[in-house]
This record gives sequence, C-alpha cells and structure tokens, in this order.
Amino acid sequence: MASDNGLTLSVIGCGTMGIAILGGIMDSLNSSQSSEQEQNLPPRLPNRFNATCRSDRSASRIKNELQKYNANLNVIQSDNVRAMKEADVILLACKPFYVKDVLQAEGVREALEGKLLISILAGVPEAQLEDLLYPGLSHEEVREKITIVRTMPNTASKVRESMTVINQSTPPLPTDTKNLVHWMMSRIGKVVEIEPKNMDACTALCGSGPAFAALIMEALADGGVAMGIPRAEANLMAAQVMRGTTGLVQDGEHPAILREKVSTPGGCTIGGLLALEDGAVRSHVSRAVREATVVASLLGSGAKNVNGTRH
Ligand SMILES: NC(=O)C1=CN([C@@H]2O[C@H](COP(=O)(O)OP(=O)(O)OC[C@H]3O[C@@H](n4cnc5c(N)ncnc54)[C@H](OP(=O)(O)O)[C@@H]3O)[C@@H](O)[C@H]2O)C=CC1
Ligand SMILES: O=C(O)[C@@H]1CCC=N1
Repeated sequence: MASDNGLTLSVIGCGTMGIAILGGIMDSLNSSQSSEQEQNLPPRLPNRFNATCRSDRSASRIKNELQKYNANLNVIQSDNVRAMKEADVILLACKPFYVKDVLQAEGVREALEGKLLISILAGVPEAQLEDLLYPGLSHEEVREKITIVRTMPNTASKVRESMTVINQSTPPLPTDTKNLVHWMMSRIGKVVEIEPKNMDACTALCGSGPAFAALIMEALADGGVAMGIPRAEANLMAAQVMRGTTGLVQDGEHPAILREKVSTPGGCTIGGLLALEDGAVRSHVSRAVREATVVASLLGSGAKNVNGTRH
C-alpha cells in the first residue's frame, strides 16, 4: 500500500453510497490481506480522505459510520471546492438533481482541472458532466482538462457485494487510471465494464436491482407466513434461499437448468412454478427493469419526481 505516495480521495455528497464506498476502501486498506498480491494494482492508492455534505446530521453520520476504520478522514461541510482542491481523485456521489449546482459552483472547474472525477450519479451521462464543466468544448478537448468516469454501484456496497458497472471510456483510460478505478470499485464488490449506451439499463438492473430482489424475497417469505411459518424464520429462510440460488448460478448453473433440476415430475415445485407463470411474474420483473431504465434516463435532466412525468 502506498503511504507517503498516497492519493487524496474526496467524496462530494457523502451519504449512503459515499459512506459505503469509503468504508469498503478503508476496510480494504486496513485488511491483513495485502493488496500488493493483487493483479493490476495501481501504483498509488488513496490514503487520505475528504467527505463533504451540508448538514450537521450528515456530518455526524459520516463520522459515526467511518470512525471504526481509523482512517485519515476529514469531514468538510459546505465547501466542496476545498475538498476538490485537496484531492487527486474525486468521487461525485450527490443526488443527480444537485449535479448542476455542485459542478457549476464558483471555483469547481479550476479545482477539478487535471484530476480524475468518478461519478456514481444515476442517469447522468459522461457527456452531461463534461457539458456542465466545459460547455461548448468537444469530448477530446475536455479529456485534455479532466478525466471523467461514469460508474454505477449498488446499495450492497455496504456489505462489499455491489455489482458495479463502469462506463467504457473513449479513448480508453490510461492503464494506471483504469486500474485505480477498478481497484476502488472492486473494494465494494464485483465490477463489469460496459458500453455507455447500456448504462441506464445497468442502472435499472444493478442499481435498482436490490430493491426488486427484496420485493421477491418478501413475497417468498409472505407465502411461508401465509402457510403458518413464523415471520422471523420465514424472512431468514427467504434470504438464505436467494443467497443459495445466487451461489449456484455464480458457480455456473444456468437459471433455467436449475429450475428444471428442482422440478420433480408430479412434484410441488412445478406446481408452484406454474402458478408464477400464471401471474406473469417473469414478464413483470423484466418490465420493471425496462421501466426503471426509462426513468433512469430522465434523472439527469435535473427534474425531481420524473416518475410523475410517465403515465
Ligand atoms: N441509493 C442507491 O442505492 C444508489 C444510489 N446511486 C446514486 O448515488 C448517489 C447518492 O445516492 P445516496 O447515497 O442514496 O444519496 P444520499 O442522499 O444518501 O447522499 C447524498 C449526500 O449528498 C449530500 N449533499 C447534497 N447536496 C450537497 C452539496 N451541494 N454539497 C455537498 N453535499 C451535498 C447530502 O447531505 P446534506 O443534505 O447534509 O448535504 C447527502 O448526505 C445518487 O446520485 C444516486 O443516483 C447509485 C447507485 C445506487
Ligand atoms: O432509484 C434511484 O434513483 C437510485 C439509482 C439507483 C438506485 N437508486
């Protein structure tokens, strides 16, 4: 791990996601398993951290949740420019509808020049971030001034089980920069690179996905409760069933084959599956991802309550 040579990472708008990502990075830096054994380790790692917010409540939350890592952390209230100036790498983690205010504040462009800006904002394409910072400049001209990388983690960052998607850059990022982005995001789970055109769909599948999975988990537990299983045990069972199924699929089992293997001819599983198909569950779940993709694509417009603009 770099120490004297370490980077300063500033998280701008450090709430639920910012805290989870910082926690993952700090935890990894403290880990007894040396990062040095990892492949593609960037030459410099973050070892100083700034986290910004506005309210006292958010500041207390950041301190309370991250103090256990004993990291070199400064919580900075209502001074994003200072945090950006002090940083080598900036993680933009405010809500999408604040992005204009945050990036167009006085001094921000100068504070960001020459640096790496990683965004986790849903529905805000790289081109929009470029345009907010450097209106009128081409992508190539902006790349000479700042490196912007769009990413989409999810709430499971908190337990280091995120599925994080990284927007492929054109031209490709310099190797050290790419390795740093991958290193940071792989502290909180798995990482996949994807073409920019798929980022909103990935926001729906990966960013919103935990909420969809939670709804299905609840429904499984409800079914158990309906048939007499106590609530606490039903919740525990539903969660472990989802985890076990995940393990099988990640071990190489195709979901359709898994379903067939569980379905004994004349047995109870096929009976339950037919009831699910009657309810068009598969179509509804897929269409939830489709709907969330469309809504995600509207989030960057600056409007709040974009769901209300859809019928
Ligand atoms: N929640 C999720 O599951 C996921 C969220 N995302 C994306 O992550 C981003 C953050 O989401 P989430 O962590 O849930 O949101 P939170 O509301 O928890 O965090 C945002 C933080 O930004 C702070 N903030 C707001 N305005 C400013 C400002 N002008 N300067 C500095 N800080 C500011 C807020 O604190 P205060 O009000 O005190 O300033 C708050 O703590 C969003 O863009 C979202 O699209 C991506 C994937 C999953
Ligand atoms: O619902 C949202 O807008 C955010 C983005 C991804 C997950 N939650």
